[in-house]
Amino acid sequence: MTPTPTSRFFVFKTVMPFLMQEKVLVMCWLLALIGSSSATLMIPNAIREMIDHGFNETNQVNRVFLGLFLVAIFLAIATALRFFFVSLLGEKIVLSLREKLYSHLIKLDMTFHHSNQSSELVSRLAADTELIRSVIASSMSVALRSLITFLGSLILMIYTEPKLATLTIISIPIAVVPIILGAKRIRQKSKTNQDEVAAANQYAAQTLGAIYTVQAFCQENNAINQFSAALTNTFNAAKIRIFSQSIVTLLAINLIFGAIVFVLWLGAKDVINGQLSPGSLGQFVMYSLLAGTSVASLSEMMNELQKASGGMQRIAELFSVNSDLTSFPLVDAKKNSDTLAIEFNQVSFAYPIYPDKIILNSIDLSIKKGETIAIVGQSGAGKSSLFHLLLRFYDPTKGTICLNGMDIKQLSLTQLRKNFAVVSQAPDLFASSVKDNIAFGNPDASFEEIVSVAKAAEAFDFISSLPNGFDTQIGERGTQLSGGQQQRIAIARAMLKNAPILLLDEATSALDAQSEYLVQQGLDRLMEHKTTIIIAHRLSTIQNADKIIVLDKGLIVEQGIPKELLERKGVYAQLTQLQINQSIQ
Ligand SMILES: Nc1ncnc2c1ncn2[C@@H]1O[C@H](COP(=O)(O)OP(=O)(O)OP(=O)(O)O)[C@@H](O)[C@H]1O
Repeated sequence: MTPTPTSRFFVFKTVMPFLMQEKVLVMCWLLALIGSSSATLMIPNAIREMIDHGFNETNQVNRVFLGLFLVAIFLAIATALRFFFVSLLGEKIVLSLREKLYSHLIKLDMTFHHSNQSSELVSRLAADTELIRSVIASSMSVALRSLITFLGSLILMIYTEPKLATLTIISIPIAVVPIILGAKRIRQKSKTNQDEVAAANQYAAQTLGAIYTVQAFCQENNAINQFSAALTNTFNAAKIRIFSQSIVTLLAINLIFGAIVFVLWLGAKDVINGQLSPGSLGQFVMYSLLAGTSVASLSEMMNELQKASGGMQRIAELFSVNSDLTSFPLVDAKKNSDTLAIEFNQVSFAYPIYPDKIILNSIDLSIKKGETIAIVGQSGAGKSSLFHLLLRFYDPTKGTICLNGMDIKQLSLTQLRKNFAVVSQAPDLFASSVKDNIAFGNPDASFEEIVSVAKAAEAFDFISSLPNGFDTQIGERGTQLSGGQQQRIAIARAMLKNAPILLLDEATSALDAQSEYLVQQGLDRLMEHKTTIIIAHRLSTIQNADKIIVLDKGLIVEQGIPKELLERKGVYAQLTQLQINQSIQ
């Protein structure tokens, strides 16, 4: 169960499993921490020696000052080690937190990804995890150090001057009250602040990602204004948080130091009366200063931790999301069909965010191994949604889908998806080299295999003419290539996957007549022993299909071979006629 973010120790709870993974570093850090705190606590003792005996005779002076110097050296070494170990710890934990969060996010289903913007997820992955680094390397470290110094000073104060210590102890808790009252308010403000930061980042990522459209529509100034407004919101949220934090710090330090000054005033009177040596008062002053500053920085660090708890809450929210797509173990492997590749049995579907809008309605469909099936229909008929169900990005609301005779829910997502090679309407290319983009279909492929599929997809010639051939960087989403070139890379990538079933979504729509013909030949070769489903708008490209399925508003309204469908003079014939008319105009 996710710990409730209202808990004061929420950050510790969430960070704890990651700390446990780094036991050695944690131990080294704690040892260095104990060392540096002990050295700090030794200094007041050395100061008392210095005041009471350090000015009497040369031998004493040498001994006292040598002692003080050794303590300082020890303090320096322990502090440097503490900084080293805790900083390294922070880096390591953020690394594994980011790794874990990314692995979690990339496996979440489409329902999650369609309702969460990628830029916001990136912000969480970057900014919120960064917050954790500063919590560990700074806030948590200072908080623990302050706690140890505070407790040590308190014990030594009681040991050295019980009367003055008792008065101090009574007054210190007064400082804790504003900390507790302020902490809750700061936690709420901090969450608002983090949300505003994410919203601003999201807006920037979105507009920079769509720079072509923004500039083509002359919307730069509008974008700047909106981003400025988002930044102002971020600033206002931060202002309120900083103000609350300042007030809490002001009250805490004032109260604690007010109490200490009062106690010291009483101590000074004892020195005048000869009941206390000046060195002992000096030592007590230092202990109380150490205790005071420790409480002050503890209060500040608790505020910091509350702030981080806002970021942690957002990360924990992400970790608590689970995919709805559960698989059931294979029950009867013998059911594997030799002839049937894909079967839809009375499949109905609505996207989870619009459960009442039926997208596919009672679909019955059988596709034999090696067959080529074309799906046609008006825009929005549900063609791509069929692919989504096949790849199990979503589950049908009713009915079952079988692959090789087996319900796809009995396969793991990897087992299922390795059967398909997909070329989508808008290919997702990455800002890397041509070679890497093709190899995405099979990262183990050799360069020769990459070249071979590039040739088959009619991409080899244009790749060879690029400045660095297969090593040419193609820009974000492949924007340095033409639409047709992007599609040929995507086709080559799908070929390289060499999966038994091809899902082609308008694969050749952006190619000119010449390269469409060539790619079609490449695809025909690739499709020879494969089952293929093509979503096609251009009906001229699917004349050789074994079967055409006509979808209309989520229903199969016609199916058969192209010739039969034309003779039937139904929806398919109308679509064909429409396209012929359009091409004549
Ligand atoms: N992720 C989604 N969430 C909610 N509704 C969606 C989603 N994707 C598609 N739809 C809706 O489902 C319906 C069918 O869309 P689909 O993409 O399957 O149609 P299509 O036949 O492939 O259209 P096109 O030829 O224009 O690509 C549309 O009304 C669309 O608005």
